[in-house]
Amino acid sequence: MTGAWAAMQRVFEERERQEIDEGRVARLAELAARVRELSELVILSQADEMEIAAVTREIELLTARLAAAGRGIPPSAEVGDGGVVRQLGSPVTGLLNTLAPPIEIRIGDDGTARSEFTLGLLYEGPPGFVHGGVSAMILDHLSGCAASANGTPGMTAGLDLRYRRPTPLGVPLSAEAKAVRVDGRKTFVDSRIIGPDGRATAEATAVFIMPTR
Ligand SMILES: CCCCCCCCCCCC(=O)SCCNC(=O)CCNC(=O)[C@H](O)C(C)(C)COP(=O)(O)OP(=O)(O)OC[C@H]1O[C@@H](n2cnc3c(N)ncnc32)[C@H](O)[C@@H]1OP(=O)(O)O
Repeated sequence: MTGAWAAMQRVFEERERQEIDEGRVARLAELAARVRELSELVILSQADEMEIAAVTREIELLTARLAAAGRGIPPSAEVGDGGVVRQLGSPVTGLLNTLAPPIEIRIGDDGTARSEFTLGLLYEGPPGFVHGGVSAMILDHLSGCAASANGTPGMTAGLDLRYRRPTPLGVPLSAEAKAVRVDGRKTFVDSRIIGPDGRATAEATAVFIMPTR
């Protein structure tokens, strides 16, 4: 793994040299939100084949319009208050990533990373419930933020997850993660997703390891 940390640092530094224009980010976030709605309708729409073909052509034209302006590098990953990385392209928290729910994370005074969110149909696994991989992704990321907030960031070396009961779609959920132990380069983080009835639907212990430089 030697060299991976240095490579990541180089990418961080390159991206952090970009100026973030908040007005432009807000417009792009709005675009991403509309594309998320579109994505859900691709699954749900009752449109007939002709209408689907017509809409597809329009989307092609819109994509070509954005592509004409050229491609840059992904928007900056700057570290915000309490160690939360503001990664605009993240698949979990990225406001500009149309695959992301997206989830907003904040760090409490005691170092607990917390979030409240509702997951829609795009994240379905068993009918009516959240896909287990999506729950794992959220707990992995939230735990990573808790490790970072603890001052001991690292890469996920392990994620031991128990699905206690199905996690429902379309209702408010919350999640929390807290670093509970540090052993050399290893940081252990406990986390859980909590359903609307206050009971945990998924619980995990993750190990984060700072790569050797
Ligand atoms: C600013 C950023 C903010 C980030 C905040 C944003 C949040 C992002 C969260 C997302 C995080 C991700 O998804 S990260 C992406 C997914 N993860 C990865 O791709 C990681 C891929 N794996 C690796 O790069 C590597 O395996 C590492 C860096 C994890 C570890 O490699 P290494 O440095 O060579 O360390 P290694 O010798 O293997 O292990 C060190 C010690 O830990 C122990 N160990 C190894 N794995 C485990 C384990 N699962 N559970 C217990 N202990 C373990 C070993 O036995 C050893 O013990 P001893 O001999 O010392 O006793």
